[in-house]
Amino acid sequence: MSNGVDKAAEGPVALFGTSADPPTRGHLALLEGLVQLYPQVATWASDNPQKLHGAPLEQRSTLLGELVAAIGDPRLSHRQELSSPWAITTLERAAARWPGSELVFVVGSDLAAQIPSWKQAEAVLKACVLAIAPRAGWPLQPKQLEPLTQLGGRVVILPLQVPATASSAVRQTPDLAQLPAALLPLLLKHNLYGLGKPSLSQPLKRP
Ligand SMILES: Nc1ncnc2c1ncn2[C@@H]1O[C@H](COP(=O)(O)OP(=O)(O)OP(=O)(O)O)[C@@H](O)[C@H]1O
Ligand SMILES: O=C(O)c1ccc[n+]([C@@H]2O[C@H](COP(=O)([O-])O)[C@@H](O)[C@H]2O)c1
Repeated sequence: MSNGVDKAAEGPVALFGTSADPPTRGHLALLEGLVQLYPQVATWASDNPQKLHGAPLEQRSTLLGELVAAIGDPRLSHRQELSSPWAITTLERAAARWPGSELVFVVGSDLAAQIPSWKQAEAVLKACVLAIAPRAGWPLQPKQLEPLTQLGGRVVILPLQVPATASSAVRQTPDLAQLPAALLPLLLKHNLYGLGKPSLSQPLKRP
């Protein structure tokens, strides 16, 4: 790397943004699956203008970075400098970093219907290939793809199986089963997302 510009990547660069609030086993499976499909995968934690987040961005970025380190695949990198609430800004930064490379913007199928209402949706869809990962409970309807292709989108459906986790479910009810094992020490140490504290519903036993 020099001057913040990477050599033209061999093949496409997959871009996966997440609120990471907290990262779940679903995010883990997505990242592990993406490195099998693409020669380079970049991920970052971002704020979402339509969501209230449970932890500050810096903390969510640290958790995602820990997950990337635990996966330990040279094809995967934590690129926090791509973070923006807006996909168009991320894509502009990615185009400057990997000039000439095809950019593949990855989302779960729950987001397919909302993309036409994203900031500069048409420019977003022209700047990337949109890769949609199936999400349990969000079957892709052909009707959802029509507005995307009408706006010039090139859409691929990823052959990935992702566990049915959701960050909001973890925020509602602390659930170790939804969390990557590699994050547990950090989550417990810092009492994040209700982990590491005695549960109010399970009072400590008296001696
Ligand atoms: N279990 C999953 N299966 C498939 N895609 C997922 C899964 N979890 C998250 N994603 C996708 O990962 C991206 C980042 O999602 P995000 O970080 O908002 O997680 P989330 O679980 O949807 O969060 P929340 O429950 O707070 O809305 C989105 O494109 C989303 O569709
Ligand atoms: O550009 C937009 O208008 C827009 C609105 C909502 C979400 N996004 C992008 O969608 C990705 C996933 O967001 P999230 O909050 O569901 O984790 C992330 O890269 C966001 O930047 C983008």
